[in-house]
Amino acid sequence: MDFDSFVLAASTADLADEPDAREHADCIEFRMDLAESPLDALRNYDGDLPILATNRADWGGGEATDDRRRLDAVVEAAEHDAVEAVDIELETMRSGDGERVAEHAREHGADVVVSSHDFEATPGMHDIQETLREACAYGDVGKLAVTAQARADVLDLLVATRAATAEGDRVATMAMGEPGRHSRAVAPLYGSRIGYAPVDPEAATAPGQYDLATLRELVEALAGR
Ligand SMILES: O=C1C[C@@](O)(C(=O)O)C[C@@H](O)[C@@H]1O
Repeated sequence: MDFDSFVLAASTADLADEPDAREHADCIEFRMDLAESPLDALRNYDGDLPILATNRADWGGGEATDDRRRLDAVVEAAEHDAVEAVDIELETMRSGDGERVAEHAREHGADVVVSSHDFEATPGMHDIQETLREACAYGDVGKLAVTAQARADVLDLLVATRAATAEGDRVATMAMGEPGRHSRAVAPLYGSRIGYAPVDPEAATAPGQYDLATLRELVEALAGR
C-alpha cells in the first residue's frame, strides 16, 4: 500500500461494505476480530479496494481472544493478493510473537503497520515520541491511537506527528474520544498517513470517529483541495 501519502481506511467487519466505501476510501481496514468468518470472507473478496487486515486482540481493544490463532489468521490473510497491509500491535512485536507475522506479510508483498493504543489517556510528549520511534523501527508505518480527555491533549500528539514525519518516519496518529475527534481531520496535515472511519456511522470501531464521507471531506478541505 502506498503510505507515502495519506490513506483513508474504511473500517469494517463486513467486506460486503466495500462498494459503499469505494467512493471515499483508499482501502478497507478489515477488522477480522469483529467478523464472523474472516478467512472465508477474504477468500470470497472481489472488491476493488486493497485491504489492511487487522485482527485486534482483546487486550488491545479488540475481540480476538486466543493470541496464537489470532496471529495465524493474520499470516493467512497476508497471503491474499488484496491484502496489501497488516496491522500488528507494538506489544506483539516487542514480545517476539509478531516477527513471523511481519516477515510472512512482507514475503507476500504486504506492508506492516505497527500499532499502539492507549484507551485511558494521552501519554506525555516523551512517551509519545518513544512509542512512535519504536513502532516505526518494527513497521513500515508506526501507529499510535491515544485517548484525549481534553482538546489540548491533541497538541502533543500533533507536535510528535510533525517531528516524526520531519525525521523521515511514517506515522499514523489519532486521538480517540470526543475531545480528540478533530485530531482525525487535523493530524494528516502534520504527516499522519492513515485515517480510520466507519462506512456506517453506527458501526464505529473507535470512540470519536467521523463517518467516512465526513472525514474525507474534512481532510480534503483542510488540505485545500
Ligand atoms: O487502531 C485503529 C485506529 C482506531 O482505533 C481509531 O481510533 O480510529 C480504529 C481501529 O479500527 C484501528 O484498528
